[in-house]
Amino acid sequence: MSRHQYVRNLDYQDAMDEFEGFSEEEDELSPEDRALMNQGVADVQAALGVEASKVTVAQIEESLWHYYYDIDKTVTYLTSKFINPRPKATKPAPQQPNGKSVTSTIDFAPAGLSLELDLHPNWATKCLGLTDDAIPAPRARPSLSHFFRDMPWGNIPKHRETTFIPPPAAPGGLLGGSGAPPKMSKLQALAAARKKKAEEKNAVNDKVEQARMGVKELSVKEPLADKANLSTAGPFSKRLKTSESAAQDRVAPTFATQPTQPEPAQPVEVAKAPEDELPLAKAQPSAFAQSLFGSSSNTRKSEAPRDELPDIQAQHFAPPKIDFPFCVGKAPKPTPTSIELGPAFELSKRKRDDSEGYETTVVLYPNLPQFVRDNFAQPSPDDIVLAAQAQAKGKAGQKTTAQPKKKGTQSTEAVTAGVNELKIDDAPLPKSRNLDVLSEFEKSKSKKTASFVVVGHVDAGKSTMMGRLLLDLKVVDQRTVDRLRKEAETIGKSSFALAWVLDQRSEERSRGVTIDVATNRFETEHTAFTILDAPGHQDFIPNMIAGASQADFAILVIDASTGAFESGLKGQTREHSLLIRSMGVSRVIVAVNKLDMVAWSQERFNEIKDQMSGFLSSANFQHKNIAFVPVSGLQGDNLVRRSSDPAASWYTGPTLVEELENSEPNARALASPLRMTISEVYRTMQSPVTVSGRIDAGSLQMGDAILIQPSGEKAYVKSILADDAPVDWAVAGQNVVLHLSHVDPAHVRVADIICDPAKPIPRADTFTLKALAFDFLMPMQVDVHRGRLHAAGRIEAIPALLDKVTGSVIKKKPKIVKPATVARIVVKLDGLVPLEAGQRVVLRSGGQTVAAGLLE
Ligand SMILES: Nc1nc2c(ncn2[C@@H]2O[C@H](COP(=O)(O)OP(=O)(O)OP(=O)(O)O)[C@@H](O)[C@H]2O)c(=O)[nH]1
Repeated sequence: MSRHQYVRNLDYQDAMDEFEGFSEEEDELSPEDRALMNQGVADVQAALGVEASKVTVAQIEESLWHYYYDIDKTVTYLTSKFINPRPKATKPAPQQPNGKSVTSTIDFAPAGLSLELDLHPNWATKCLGLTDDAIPAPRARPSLSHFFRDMPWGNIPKHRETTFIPPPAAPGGLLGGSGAPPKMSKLQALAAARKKKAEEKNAVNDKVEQARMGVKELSVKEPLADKANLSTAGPFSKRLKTSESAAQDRVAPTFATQPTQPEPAQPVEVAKAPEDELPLAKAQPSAFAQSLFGSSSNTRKSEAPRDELPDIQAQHFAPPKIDFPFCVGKAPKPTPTSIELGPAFELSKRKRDDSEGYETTVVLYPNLPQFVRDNFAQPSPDDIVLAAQAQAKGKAGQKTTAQPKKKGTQSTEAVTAGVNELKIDDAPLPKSRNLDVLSEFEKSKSKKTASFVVVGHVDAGKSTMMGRLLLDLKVVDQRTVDRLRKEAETIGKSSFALAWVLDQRSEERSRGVTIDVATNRFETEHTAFTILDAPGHQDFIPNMIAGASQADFAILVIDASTGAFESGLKGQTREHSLLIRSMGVSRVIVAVNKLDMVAWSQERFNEIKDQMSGFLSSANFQHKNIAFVPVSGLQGDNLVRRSSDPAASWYTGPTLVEELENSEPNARALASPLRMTISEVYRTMQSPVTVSGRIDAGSLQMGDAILIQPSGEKAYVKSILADDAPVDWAVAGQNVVLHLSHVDPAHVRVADIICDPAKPIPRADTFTLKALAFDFLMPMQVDVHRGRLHAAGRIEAIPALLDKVTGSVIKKKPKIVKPATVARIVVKLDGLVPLEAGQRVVLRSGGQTVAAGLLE
């Protein structure tokens, strides 16, 4: 045996074990291994010749293990290590070429800082440009300030240095304050005076116009009620003073019948208090502060007792002029309605204008505590609307909240009971018809359902073939395809028109590759099929895994054109075949495509058939479960109809659709607890939480309570769609859309599992997998893929190597697993994931599939 053969046949597992000294069978080399080792030792000794005596057999054997029996490497190693060991080079202390070390001091003059640097000589030479001679003597501490002397930040003259002047504290503030205007510079004062002048000019005209518009829209229900009320004396006069001064600078909606003139000196009948009693000395609280805390105490002092205030709720003034100085937010839109002021607001100023009748200015001061109380004593606008709606519906007797509630009647118990009744979703629970779904299913005699995934190397023609199939089966019409062809032509991809029937994303169309699994449906006489068109590009293998996890069987598309089959076999033809098998797909139809490009060569077809049969058998597909069909997806030959091309007459077998019909879907776990993997979550008119996916096991019906894992949230099935039609129930194997209720969308994600609340799927962060290795496996980081779920994890342990066929343990605790072998591995995830025995899982690492298998 040559060394190469020797290395190729090497058992990596054993090699790793023994090299690392971990193997329990360390000293028990098999007779075959011992013979190989002896042979290796002899080879090495022969290569070393007379020098062989300088190394022991043990050293040779150890080196051979280390270098995987590579004789050349072993000899090189032994020679350099034991026979002619190189004298150990003593590392000279880092030194300056001229033996000097450089210490430099950088002075930051303005800051008065000095930074001392111990520079490596190379730095001094290369970066600072110091010549060997220029490098100062040790500890010379040369100043580097000269180096920065022309830097503006290094030499700012004192008189140009910036002095930080803190900004003056803002006067007033949110909650009021001194009230004094902010200090202004002369320039600011000048600018402000000019601005004010200009604004005053404009504002007069604007206000007049605004007021006119407002008054036009206002309609007054009743004439002025009681004029005497308008001349309310006493407390209002004080308010008037303060409010007037405050209002002058305020831009507040004002409704007036006359162009606004500077108001004449107040003929206010109500102002009786002496000037010195006016609360002007103290700053007026800001509007915001008043809103929060009510009127300031000095203002309150001047107010009349609440009881004395006139009830202005029922009063209407014509034409009213209302000033809302404390309105925050939108100004009230003038509407043709009466203006009602609740007692929460206090009337502060009224004015009589004889020329225009009564003109009233009302300044509103919210008296917050009272305001709050009274707000709850009166029906809210919502209450009023609800009451009106109820009335309109003729529900006169119905109790509405529009009735004024008596103060203090809301007992603590009532509030508590109300809070207890609060639910996220107050809608009634969906009603269940409590059907016996399994017997309904048996009675239904509906067509059998089957899902198949279309896999294969990139550009093998998967989407084109499915597009053609749908066209020939009249699921899509010719006009649609013609439109797609036109669109494809505009971007120079006319050959992809049929593929666009499935590839509907703009990115897929512009790039000419499938990115995510596309689904579509068609029916034959006996079966309702769901197509899962998977992407072929290796970057999108996780999406292909998601598609394969929902499939009963697969169509493996192979590009028969010259060279394409061969490169596919090294690429995704191989990877997809292994993946689908590991995902539990046992039936595969191999569509040998693009035969039109090789003139329907029977020879080429047979060549591909032979190679693929061997490969698929080695991938554990049974011979009876493999079928081959020569097709042209582009032209539709042998898909739905037999090829009319005379060159293809040699094929007389079934078409692709006939082969699909001959395929039996997997047995459905109808009686098992409900399991449905969510493929999509979205919002619809029917429900804010609509999910789609395939029922993996069990059944469900409308009104069912379900549990969503891993969130553990409960939800209800409001309605079900199967094949876009509403149904009362659905069973395993069906692809359905569920409208859910009583669940927050935040708790529902793609790849979650819907399950029976009585028999929920457990959540786990560690699982044991019986895996087929695609690559070398050892304790390492991996991405775990289960359907659409991706989770980060790590291979924690490899308890055993297993026999591929029987599953019995061949070897315990291997340190490494070779490709194409089966092992039991323990994987630890970073978080909790719904997992249970029987699920199919794929492990990937560094963008490559490294293993796939079944949870134990
Ligand atoms: N001549 C010929 N060309 C074909 C046939 N089938 C597909 N093609 C061409 O092959 C190219 C790729 O076709 P797609 O259907 O996009 O291939 P795909 O396998 O779906 O590609 P991905 O999903 O991105 O991996 C397109 O230009 C098709 O027109 C065929 O039977 N004959």
